[in-house]
Amino acid sequence: MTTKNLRVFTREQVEKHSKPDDLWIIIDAKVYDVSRFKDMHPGGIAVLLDEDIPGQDVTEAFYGLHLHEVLERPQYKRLQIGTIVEEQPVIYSRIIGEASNIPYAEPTWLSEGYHSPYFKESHRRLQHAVREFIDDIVYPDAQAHEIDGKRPSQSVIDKMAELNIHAMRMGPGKHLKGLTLMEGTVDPEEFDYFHELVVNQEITRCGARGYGDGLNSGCVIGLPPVLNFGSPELKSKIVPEVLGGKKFICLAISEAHAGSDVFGLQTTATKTEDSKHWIINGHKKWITNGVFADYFTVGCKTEDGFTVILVERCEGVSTKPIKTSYSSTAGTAFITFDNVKVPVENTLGEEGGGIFVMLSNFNHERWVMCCSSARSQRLLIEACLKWIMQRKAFGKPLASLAVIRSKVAQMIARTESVQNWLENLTYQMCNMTYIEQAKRLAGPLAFLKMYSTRCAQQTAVDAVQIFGGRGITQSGMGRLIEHYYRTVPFDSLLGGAEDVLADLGVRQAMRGMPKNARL
Ligand code: HEM
Repeated sequence: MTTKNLRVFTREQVEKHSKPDDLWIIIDAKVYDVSRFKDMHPGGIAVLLDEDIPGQDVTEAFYGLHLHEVLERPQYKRLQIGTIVEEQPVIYSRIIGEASNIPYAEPTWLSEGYHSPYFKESHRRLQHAVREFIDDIVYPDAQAHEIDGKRPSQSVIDKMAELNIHAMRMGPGKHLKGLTLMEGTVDPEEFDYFHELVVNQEITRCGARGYGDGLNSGCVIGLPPVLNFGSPELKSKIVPEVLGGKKFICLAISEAHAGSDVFGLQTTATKTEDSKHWIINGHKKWITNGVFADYFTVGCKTEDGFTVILVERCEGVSTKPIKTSYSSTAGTAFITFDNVKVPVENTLGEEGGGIFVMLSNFNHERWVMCCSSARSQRLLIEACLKWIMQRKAFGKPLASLAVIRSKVAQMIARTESVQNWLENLTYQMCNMTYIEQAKRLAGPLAFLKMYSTRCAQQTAVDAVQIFGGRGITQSGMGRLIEHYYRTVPFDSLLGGAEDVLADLGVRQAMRGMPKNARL
């Protein structure tokens, strides 16, 4: 039914429709005729016939049991037959591009009345443009494919390429030169890590963890070694097609035998007799985007130690999906290299110098993960704040229970501290060369990643307690919480397990200790 067919009723008129075969209800000043729908109601008929429901305003009861988006679904929207005279609906769904007005649902710099030393006008312009694009184009695709497991739609990848979003996710640098970013919203010359943070955090708002990884995150971690260590010829071939969304790349480091321990890797690369090619043998496991990748940035054991080599999909390369606890939309793969012949020109960095290539890459990868982790924790805060205000238990809103408020307090404090530390380190990155970042920020970024993923896991546990059974149910009001609780360990493992990172940070600090330091 279109808006123009809607009629206007008084509350007294609605009250008269209170029989099983003539059953109207009011939700947020809108009148619904559920006479026929009651037989199909997923929550059953009986609840709709309870004495407080027929002909009544059921707004509070409805929002204690359903997401607002239920009323936006076409099959339910058409149940609306009118509105209440001289009353306006006040509850609305997310408006494309708009900031949330729920406290702490946005970082301080996006919250009205607050200030930031880091974010300038160009960051705000970019944030607004990217949010609009993500809400409008990416969010629906993310929600659909997180469930059906299909890879992100090529049309979305293409639109992101048109706006040069893939390029922006590589951070500032020469690869942006001459590009029009987000239809000219920000100049390539002024693009810095805070702009990249904005892009990363806006993508995370889709609230679909597997899809988020499926959405070219292989490029975010697999392309930088090509950009920073590839030959000019290699770059001119690979970079435009990957950033243009025509080809896909992934980072292939971890194996069944070794994950965080890169020196334990067993995939080998040996030179042919004429030294013109590498022959690669071995396998890689848990490789994000590997299922559909055209290029693989592969960590190999070589005569001189550890070397990173770019492999193009060819004879001898086979990939098969691994079923993990998030969606197969991420394209997580088990990869086998069986006598794969690769030109030596595909070596990234020095032969035997792979550890430097990897370490410098890890910093950016971990920082990206911190951006996402900080942002996703806010999604939970927003959901929990709404839930505790609208849900009643023991005859009063959940928010009236001190124990619930205490959990939310911890969530907010953790998220704010992660975001603030992240902004500080982002500022350091903006003021350091890539080499300086590799030297000075490996420790702090390792700590930040460890800290943010621990915070995220605690927040997930708390949110499940707050949502109860709905926090472990894949549909309905706790859908986001269930999804987050199930997928949050990914952040704590990818890019380095928490304990490994914590130890790395302390060892870096120990190396920096002055020789004459005594207590
Ligand atoms: C236009 C009116 C309504 C529509 C379109 C509607 C639709 C739905 C849908 C789609 C579900 C499945 C769960 C979900 O997707 O969230 C559901 C569940 C449910 N509904 Fe409704 N509903 C309406 C009104 C009501 C009313 C007035 C009540 C009574 C207070 C009610 C009680 C329930 C209950 C108890 C469940 C099961 C919830 C759960 O398992 O967590 N519904 N409804």
